[in-house]
Order: sequence, then structure tokens, then C-alpha cells
Amino acid sequence: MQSLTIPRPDDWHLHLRDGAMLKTTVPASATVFHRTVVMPNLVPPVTTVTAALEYRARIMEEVPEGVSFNPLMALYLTAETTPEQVAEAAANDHIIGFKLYPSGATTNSAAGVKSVEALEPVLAAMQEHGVPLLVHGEVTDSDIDIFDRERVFIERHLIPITERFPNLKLVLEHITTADAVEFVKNANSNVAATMTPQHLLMNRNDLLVGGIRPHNYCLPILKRRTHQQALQQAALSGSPKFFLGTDSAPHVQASKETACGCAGCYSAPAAIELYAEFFSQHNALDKLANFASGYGADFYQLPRNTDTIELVQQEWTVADTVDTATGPMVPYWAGSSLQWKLKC
Ligand SMILES: NC(=O)N[C@@H](CC(=O)O)C(=O)O
Ligand SMILES: [Zn+2]
Ligand SMILES: [Zn+2]
Repeated sequence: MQSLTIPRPDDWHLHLRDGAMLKTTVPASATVFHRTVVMPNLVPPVTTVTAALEYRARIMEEVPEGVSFNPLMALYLTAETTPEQVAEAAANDHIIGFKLYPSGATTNSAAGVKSVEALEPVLAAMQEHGVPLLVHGEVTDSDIDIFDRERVFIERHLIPITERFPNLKLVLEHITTADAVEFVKNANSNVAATMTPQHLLMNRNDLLVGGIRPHNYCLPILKRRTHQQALQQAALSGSPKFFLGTDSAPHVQASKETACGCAGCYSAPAAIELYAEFFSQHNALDKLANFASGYGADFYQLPRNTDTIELVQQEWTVADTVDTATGPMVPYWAGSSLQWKLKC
């Protein structure tokens, strides 16, 4: 049996939610990944260091015994965020950075930012203290086509931010377009991007052809195949600017399979195997280790993990549903097969 050993991976973009859902989401990620960036889009959003540390404590209660898991908390940037809060975040090892959600762009983003320009003093403080800015990069103007929203956000906001704050560490999260790849490649080494399994493995045909597939619906929305190919080439290039961030985003089945379904793919139950599937499809499994376990830590100036995980070449099928305290969930890739499996 073929096997592949890589350093333990980290997930640089993850939604765990809160309350009883943590009983499902925390073990699913903690048994695979050592560190994860925990996104703050709860209701109400996690805007302060105190709230983030309380949330982190609730997460730690659900970590299975003997498992070493280090959730790194992102704070939710709002119009009320102050430079003092940036300094406070910088001083706390459990806080990784601030997350910019344009108001209305995605799940639980209503409290997000309405004017990126008004953030100048906060961005200046982040640059000064070395606190990374994590970005959901989509404009929200109703007259901008959903497939263009990432490109317009880059042109309108990200290029000006990187020009104004060249030393600000910036992660463009869950990139979906050739425009995002170009932006990240052309920017200096303070700019990087996370990539999800769904945006590497799928394009909008997988969402819309032969029936609408709500479990492939996430934001930013899957784009046309040429954009998918640009993402694939970036991941396969071995550039340290592109690394793993699943954006695993659980929503119960009833909230996905409905007339107005929620955005988000719950990929955690097969996360590392999905990336292995992508790299193996392109005969590039040798690129998995740095993408999953190296470049993200390097970018955040954290040590690489020293323990390892083993994947074995063995076909298996992702479960149709996962039971949770609030109802069943349909994981991403449900009922479909994968060629590599994490050895437990
Ligand atoms: N990606 C998604 O489609 N959904 C995420 C939010 C986000 O990361 O934009 C969620 O929290 O459900
Ligand atoms: Zn997002
Ligand atoms: Zn997300």
C-alpha cells in the first residue's frame, strides 16, 4: 500500500461555530490539524480579545484527550475597532489577526466594514504592530455581478491598501479567481492567500450543471474553469504565497437544502484527504507537505510542526451525513470517493 508521511498540517481558515456544534467541529479538525485560524463570524461577532479568549476556552473544552490543538483566534474588524485594540491583540499569542468582512458579503457579516477607507488608522496600527489583516475580498454593491465581486474588491481596495501599507501582512482568504492569483503573485512577500479544497477541485459547473447543488455553494462563489485552472497552477507552482485554509463552514442540512440556502462547505471531515486528492490528480503529491504544513507557518512566522501524519492510498467514501446536536449536516464531497485516507 502506498503511503505518504507529511508534517502535521495547519488550517489557516476555519469556522468552528459555537455552542453544541463545537462537539462535532472541534474533534473533526483537532485530530488532523495542529493549529487553525478560527474565524470570528459568530452572532454576535467576536470583536474583542476578551470575547476571543472566552470563545477559545469553549473550543478547548471539546478537544479530545491526548490531542494537541492550538486555535489561533481572528478578531472581527468593525468600524469601532481601535488602534489600542490592535496593540492589545498584538500582545496576545492566542490572537492571530483581524478579519475584514465587507458588510453583507457573506455569512454573519452584517456587523462588518462599510467603509474600507475609514480603516486607515487601524490598518496603520496593524502594520506597526505586525498584526496580520485577513480579508474576505468581495465588494457588496448590488449592481456588481457576483462573479466579479472578488476582482473588483482587489482593484478598488486591496491594491490601494498594499500601496499605502507595504509592510502590512495581508492574507486574501479563500481565493477564487485568476485576478486574485495575479494580485498575490505581484505583491510583496507580506501578501499571501489561502486556498480551499472546493475552489481547487471544482468550478461553477459543479454548482449548476445537471441540477443545483447546494452543498457546493460557498462564498466567494465557484468561478469558471479558467479561474479554477489559475488557482490550480498557483498551488502546483510551489510558491510559498499560497497555502492551506479549508474555509470549512458548517451549516445544518436544513439550512443548505432550502429555498434560500446558506453559503459554506463543511469540508473538515475529509479536509486533508481532499487536498491530497487534488495534488494526486496532478501527479504532484510532493507539493502537499509545504502547502499544508509549511508555507502557512512560515508566513505567520510560527515554527513548523515537528510531528507527522500519514496518508495511505486507499479508496473511501465521504459520509452522506454527519449527526450534530442541532441536526444532520451534509459534508462537502458527501457520498463521493477519495483515493487517500488519513491513517488513524
Ligand atoms: N465561505 C462561506 O461560504 N461561508 C462562511 C463565511 C466565509 O468564509 O465567507 C461561513 O461562515 O459560513
Ligand atoms: Zn469569507
Ligand atoms: Zn470562511
